[in-house]
Amino acid sequence: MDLKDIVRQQLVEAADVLAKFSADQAQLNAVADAAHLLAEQFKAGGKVISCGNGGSHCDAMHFAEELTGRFRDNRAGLPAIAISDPSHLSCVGNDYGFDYVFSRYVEAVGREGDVLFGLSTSGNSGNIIKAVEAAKAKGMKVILLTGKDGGKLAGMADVEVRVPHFGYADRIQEIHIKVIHSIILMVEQLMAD
Ligand SMILES: O=C(CO)[C@@H](O)[C@H](O)[C@H](O)[C@H](O)COP(=O)(O)O
Ligand SMILES: [Zn+2]
Repeated sequence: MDLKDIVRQQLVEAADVLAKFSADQAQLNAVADAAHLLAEQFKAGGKVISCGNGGSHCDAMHFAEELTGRFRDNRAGLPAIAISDPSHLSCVGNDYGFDYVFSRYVEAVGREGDVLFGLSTSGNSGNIIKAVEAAKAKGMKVILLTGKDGGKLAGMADVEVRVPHFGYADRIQEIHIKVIHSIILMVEQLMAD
């Protein structure tokens, strides 16, 4: 097979998933709702704590650094932390189990009025489920980016943005990163209002 055919096939499939998501009014509303919720909590003095596994871990970090650092233009930093300290992850994974690596951090650092921003393409990662439970127990708001049918995380968030693609995780992650960038763009506008 010509490798270029693989590239073309990947791009065509990605464009199809993107076109379907762009036409899904309920999901576009959810993305806007996520931005409103974040801006509201920031204005009230809250912060956001993000988490995910594998590629979604990188997306959680990408999201947080564009808030504390920079997205497109200069502006004040916004309070965001991705749960990504390797010493924390190895300690809690080793001593309590990997299901607790995010919830333990939420228990330690989360406060009422903060937001948990979790990503899971399957919606079934045990450590994200436990993080949501810990966030709710703290009185935090929860935004989730999920995929497929939302898995076990379906219905657990204040705002869930779901990519209803039932293939591999990478196609879902590609939409998640577009959602992340859109949310940050909207949050910046809302914070300037
Ligand atoms: O990046 C990818 C696949 O594109 C993988 O690393 C993927 O993120 C990992 O398998 C994750 O552990 C999957 O977790 P989740 O999205 O189901 O919560
Ligand atoms: Zn990946």
